[in-house]
Amino acid sequence: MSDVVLMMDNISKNYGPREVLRVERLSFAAGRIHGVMGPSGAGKSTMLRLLNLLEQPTTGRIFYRGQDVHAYRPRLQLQRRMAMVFQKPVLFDGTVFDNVAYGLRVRGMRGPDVSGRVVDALRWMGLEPLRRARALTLSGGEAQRVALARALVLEPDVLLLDEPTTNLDPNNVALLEKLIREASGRNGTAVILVTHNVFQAKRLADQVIFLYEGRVVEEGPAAEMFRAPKDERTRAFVHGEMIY
Ligand SMILES: Nc1ncnc2c1ncn2[C@@H]1O[C@H](COP(=O)(O)OP(=O)(O)OP(=O)(O)O)[C@@H](O)[C@H]1O
Repeated sequence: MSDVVLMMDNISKNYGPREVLRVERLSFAAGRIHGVMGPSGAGKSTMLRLLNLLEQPTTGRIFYRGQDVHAYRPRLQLQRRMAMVFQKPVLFDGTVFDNVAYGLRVRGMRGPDVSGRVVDALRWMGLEPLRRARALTLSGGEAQRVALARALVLEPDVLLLDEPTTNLDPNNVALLEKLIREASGRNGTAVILVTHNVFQAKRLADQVIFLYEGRVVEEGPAAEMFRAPKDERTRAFVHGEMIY
């Protein structure tokens, strides 16, 4: 795959003596949505933290566009090519505009460059009427769109989403999913979406990784995996028979 942005190679992650994740090899490609599915405790969030370079693997290597991230300098520059959205939007007590502008200002951008990009992102997310609203007064759906705007305004190479719609009502889920789909198409962003919602993975993912007890049990094109899962555990999960 020539458009591989991130690759995990022979990764393991231990907390104390316990191995919570083992990945032989996984690639994440530009312009694709990679769904990471699995029951609670399977290692999904751990995988995101490793990919986001928030944590180091115990063994193995992660490559960003073919370069070992461990040797990549400056590391901050690499981290800034990635953006993450969490289950609960992390916003500060300022206006919607300031929340979205924050990452650009941290990167040294000023004046009209900031406002142009922020306004574009707000328009895209349907948030322009709320640009002067205080972020902490927003509804759950609006707040999550601000969190997404804050990530996408950076035009990241990699967008990491950790259960981004869990707390939302169906209308907001549909809206967020539409925006996530657009995000992967716009700037060739590689989207890595952690979800334990099989239906969401079906609706959004091009590729699916199924994790179970820290192992990649199955991975491949979403359509194939949902139509004919090869592993019994994937099949049970996909058919809603796995209790977790
Ligand atoms: N900092 C930590 N210290 C010790 N154990 C941890 C730590 N972080 C995660 N774990 C353990 O690693 C395993 C994987 O956790 P992780 O959060 O990655 O799972 P998950 O698939 O994201 O689960 P969920 O869907 O419930 O969020 C769990 O058993 C968890 O208890």
